[in-house]
Amino acid sequence: MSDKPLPPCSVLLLSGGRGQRLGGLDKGLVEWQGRPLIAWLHERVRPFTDDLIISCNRNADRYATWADQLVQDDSPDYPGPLAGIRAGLAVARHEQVLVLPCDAPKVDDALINDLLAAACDHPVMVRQGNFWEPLFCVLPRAVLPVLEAGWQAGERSPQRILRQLNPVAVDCSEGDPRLANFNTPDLLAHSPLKD
Ligand SMILES: Nc1nc2c(ncn2[C@@H]2O[C@H](COP(=O)(O)OP(=O)(O)OP(=O)(O)O)[C@@H](O)[C@H]2O)c(=O)[nH]1
Ligand SMILES: [Mg+2]
Repeated sequence: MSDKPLPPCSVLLLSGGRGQRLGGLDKGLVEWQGRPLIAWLHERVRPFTDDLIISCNRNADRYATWADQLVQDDSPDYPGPLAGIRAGLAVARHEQVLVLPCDAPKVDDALINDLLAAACDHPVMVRQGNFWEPLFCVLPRAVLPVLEAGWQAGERSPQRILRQLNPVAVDCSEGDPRLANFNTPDLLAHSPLKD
């Protein structure tokens, strides 16, 4: 972990989505180890920010306790995580925005530190082997026009669009437990608090 002071940041927790593998449930509100997933993420990131943004595509009021700002997708369908990233960057109060998925409660302080310590005028993204993880990243707000232009041109993949912006990698080993995301009831039920 670096001793460098971390930049002030906004944090964007992505909590929309179809949740098909969870039987259509609202992902952030599903419980793991007795608490909603979003509560775990909130607790983890709260010390890093005074601007905690939650992106969802329905039931915004049910997320209010955990958010400084709420953004709801402007489409009733499920436009995907890039929609949430655009909406979150548009309201972020800080220049750097840490983006995390709401279903990854094992993210730890060390990983958040590594991401924020690398913040610059390019995206910073977790990389596992050759695979870039677009939803564990720090984005400068200044990339928003690029995301908007891509969106208007029909781009929907955060990974594809962020890869074009010469991202900086934070390397994690393949299978790093901190990146585990719980997409199914089975994972929720059987993932222990400590690995
Ligand atoms: N705002 C917003 N976030 C989304 C959307 N789709 C996915 N996400 C978020 O992006 C992250 C990765 O999505 P997945 O874990 O694949 O979620 P999902 O698409 O609901 O899951 P499945 O339907 O089971 O594939 C999660 O944190 C989701 O909450 C969306 O349409 N809008
Ligand atoms: Mg997931």
